[in-house]
Amino acid sequence: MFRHFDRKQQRELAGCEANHIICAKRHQFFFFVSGVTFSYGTAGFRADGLKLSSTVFRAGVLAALRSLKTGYAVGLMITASHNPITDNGIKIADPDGGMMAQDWEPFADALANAPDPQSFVKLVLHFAKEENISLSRESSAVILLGRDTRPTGESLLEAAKQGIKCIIGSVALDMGIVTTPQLHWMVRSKNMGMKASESDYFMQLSESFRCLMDMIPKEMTVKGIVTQLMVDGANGVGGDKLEQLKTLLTGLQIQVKNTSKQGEGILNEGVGADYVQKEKVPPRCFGPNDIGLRCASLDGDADRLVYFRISKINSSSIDLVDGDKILSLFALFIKAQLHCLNKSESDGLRNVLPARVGVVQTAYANGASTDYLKQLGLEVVLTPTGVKYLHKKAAEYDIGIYFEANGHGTILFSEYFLSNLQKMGNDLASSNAGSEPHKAALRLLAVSKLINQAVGDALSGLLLVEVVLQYMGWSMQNWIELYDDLPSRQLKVKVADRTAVITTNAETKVVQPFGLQQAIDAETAKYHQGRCFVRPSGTEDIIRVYAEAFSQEAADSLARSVSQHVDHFLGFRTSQKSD
Ligand SMILES: CC(=O)N[C@H]1[C@@H](OP(=O)(O)O)O[C@H](CO)[C@@H](O)[C@@H]1O
Ligand SMILES: [Mg+2]
Repeated sequence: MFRHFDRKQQRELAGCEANHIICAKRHQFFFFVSGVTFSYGTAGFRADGLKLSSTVFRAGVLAALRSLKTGYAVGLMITASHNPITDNGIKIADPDGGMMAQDWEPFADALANAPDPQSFVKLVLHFAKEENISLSRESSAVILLGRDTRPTGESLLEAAKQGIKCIIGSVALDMGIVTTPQLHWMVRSKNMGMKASESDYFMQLSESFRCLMDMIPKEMTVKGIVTQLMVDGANGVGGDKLEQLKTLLTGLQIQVKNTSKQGEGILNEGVGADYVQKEKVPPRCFGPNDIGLRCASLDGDADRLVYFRISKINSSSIDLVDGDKILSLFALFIKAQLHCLNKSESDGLRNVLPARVGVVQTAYANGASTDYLKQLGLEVVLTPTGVKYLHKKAAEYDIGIYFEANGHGTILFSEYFLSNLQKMGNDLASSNAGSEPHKAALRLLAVSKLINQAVGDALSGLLLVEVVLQYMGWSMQNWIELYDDLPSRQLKVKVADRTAVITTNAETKVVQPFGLQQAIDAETAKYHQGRCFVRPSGTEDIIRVYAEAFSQEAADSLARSVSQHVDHFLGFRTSQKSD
């Protein structure tokens, strides 16, 4: 049942008794932002943080309904990730810790754009009826709230609480300032009946890290692989949390720069994984003193991770190790462990653990990485951009490894595979304890605890990278040389209406406007190893152009000429002309 709407509406809403009604006023948080159409997009609602309180209030109602519908706790995270500090955003985590089910997005959009409280209430009533959601006093929703370090976060969190309160009996649990993956992890753990606090998160990560480090082969430990790591915290929440986590780790010396607590820099300004990956330059506070060191960069809410090394020749350029190379490193490690498990066959034991391994990428994955993964014999699938698509696809495998080139990704293990692995581990413990197959089973089990099963997580990803490099005895150089990235270029084109671009085939082909794809094909054909696609961004009001070719000049030139075509087909000049 609802508070904050007039009595008649409330009676209509829940068919409830008059004495359940608490407040009859129009809610202070309900206002309409004219000229803005909110869309749930690639990763929730995003806008200028000062314009978002009504949207967040409405998302609070949405989250409560989602919890009522599923019967489990859901999450509500206030963040705009790698975007400027003045932006903010909101997204909802489903009970399994993943993104909100896509079939609720149209309802989310309708709620966010309702012009007045009456139509808002009407929408909620109608949807609740359609979805069979009971708004009675007996049912109660549980919502875990989190926010990043943005200054607008605190007041937006209050707006979310007010929205949640509109559904009587709802409980909002404020988890404070957390990384996005921490909140998703907490939702998942809580619903699985496991410990779900921040210290439980740190404990699970540090214990599984220790377990994996303890099983590093002796010959690798004597190799003396560098254990020093420099991390750029994007002046955000991730650096602060890593400072806490690192006190629980042994065998790794982490130095964090650009934490929000250091108080010098601005969130995501000249720092962070998105900046490093797109600009291919070192973040602020990294310079000649860091040349040759292994460095990592997190984004503003710590769900993305990239590695880099500052070049010896020119300290303002870097060797980038992006999400594709992190994925490749993980894929090699998983493959090696599965191979070890199968060694039990030669010992006369039956191979009891066939595993279907899938690798999921988007069209932004560097072509060289896709070739490399296919050469490893792995099944590689492309999905549209946005982790909600990659995650869903990866969940179809026994082991699904997914990464966006920008560094968002994780490894998913199916429950079925994990329970078989656990059984096999137990069998090996009694028949062949300490053997390579036994260790491989233990390693895979530890990886499933270390790497976030809910969503891509820079902190858990970073720990797994460090373990795998130690396990392989690899330097940064070995990793960089895994394959050579094809030169690429990404550009943004501002157009009159980005929704005019409709794509297909995992966003690699344009269907509308007619003729644009032909123009892209004609340009691409001019370049050796050329590949190019365009798509409307889900988080910014622009069209993105991605181009790849045999040389940097060629990739730049292909991206530029295709941008001109996009501008010609869709730019402001075109729309003015057609007006
Ligand atoms: C090319 C690119 O990096 N796109 C990003 C970006 O989405 P766009 O829809 O491209 O704006 O933000 C998403 C959310 O963080 C992320 O999932 C995605 O990979
Ligand atoms: Mg992010």
